[in-house]
This record gives sequence, C-alpha cells and structure tokens, in this order.
Amino acid sequence: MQIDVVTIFPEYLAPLRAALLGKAIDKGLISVGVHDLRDWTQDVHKAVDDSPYGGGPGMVMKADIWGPALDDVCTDETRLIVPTPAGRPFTQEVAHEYANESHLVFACGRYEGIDQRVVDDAARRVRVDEVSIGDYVLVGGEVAVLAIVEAVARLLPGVLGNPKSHAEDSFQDGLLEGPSYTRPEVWRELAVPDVLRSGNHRLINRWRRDQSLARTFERRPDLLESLPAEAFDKHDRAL
Ligand SMILES: NC(=S)c1ccno1
Repeated sequence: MQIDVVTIFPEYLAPLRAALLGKAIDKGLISVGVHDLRDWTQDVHKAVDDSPYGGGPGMVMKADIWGPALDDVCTDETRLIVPTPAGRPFTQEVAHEYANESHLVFACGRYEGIDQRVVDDAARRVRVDEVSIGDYVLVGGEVAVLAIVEAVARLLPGVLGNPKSHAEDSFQDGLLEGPSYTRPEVWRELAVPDVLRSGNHRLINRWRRDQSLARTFERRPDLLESLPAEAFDKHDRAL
C-alpha cells in the first residue's frame, strides 16, 4: 500500500516511521510519502490560506495551492481522505475499507479548513472521503491521519505479528472488547478472575462474550441497537 500525506507540517507525520509502522515500511508492506503543501506555492511568503468569503473568523486554505498539489500526488487509483470534524465517522468498518485500497492520499487541513472546491474538483477524478475521527475539533488533520493510518496499517497482512490479533479487536464483532489480564495472578489485592485460570475454554469464551456484551451495554448501547438479531446467540443472556 502506498500512503501519501500532504501537509504544511511534515514533521508532524514523523511518528509514521516509528515502531510498528516503521517495521511495516521496512518490510515493504507500506510506502509512505509526506509532501509539504508549501512546495506548491508561488509567492515569496509561501501563502497557503486567505480570508473566508462571506466573512467570519480564521482563514481558509487556498484551492489554487491544494489543487496542483493533489493533481501531482493523486493517481487514478487514489482514495483521497480529508480528515474534518464535518466528515462521516471513521470506524473500524471504514478502516477495513481503506485497508483494501492500493493508494491512500491524505489532505491535512488547517485553520478553518480547505476551500470546498478542492474536494469538489478532486471528486471529478478520484474517490474522496471526508471523515471524522470524533466529535471534536483539532487544530489540523495531521493527528487524525496518524490515527487513521495506524488503524488501517495494522489490518494489513504481515503488519501485526499475530494475524489473529485483530480478529478479536473491539468492534470486530460489533461489540467492545472485554477486559484483559496477565501475570501476576494477584496484584495490589486484585485477583485475575478465576474462570480465566480454569483452563475450561468453553467457559472462558462464554465469560469473555458476557464481559464484552456487558461492557458494550454499559458504555456503547448504540452499538447493540445497530446489531442485527443474528449477531446474538441463544447463550447471550438478556442484559
Ligand atoms: N475530528 C477531526 S477528524 C478533525 C480534523 C480536524 N479537526 O478535527
């Protein structure tokens, strides 16, 4: 997978080359290009923004800078992703969608965002997603790109050490993951639940399913409401 990021703060994306992602890059599973939007400016001040039409606070990023940048970075295969609070929710399901793509390009907005015509024009040639990682406003899209790239890259074959790791992710079955424990058996007078030390895998799996259902019911009942009836089995106790 090729990932390209266009930003006015290339240094913000340095973490992409660290840890798990760095290893995936070293293995050739992912190629990452980070591009400084200011390389497409023509003026001595390298201006990338201007005042908003219609007035209002802040500045808007210029279409006549973003357009040529995306023309150069995108290909016919590109899925262009624009992180924005006004976007559709970025979910585990969307992460799986992106993991099947060959080329992701991320456009990192700053200030009050990017002139809408940049998205409208790009949509004439490539698939464009305006996505949000949550109902809050960041200073720019770079942090969202780091989150999205990590969520997507870990789904790629060969990136995680154990390919089964993400099979039990939260949201994988539409539910939140239950609690996890490791040694020591007792820590600050808190003991690991006996069932996990029983060796009875049928009981352990039942306990884990119950914990997942209970946690989802308590913290994200909306996820339960959106699951089809067939997502539940006869052993799922009424919550
Ligand atoms: N919530 C998202 S994705 C965002 C991008 C910029 N600010 O907030």
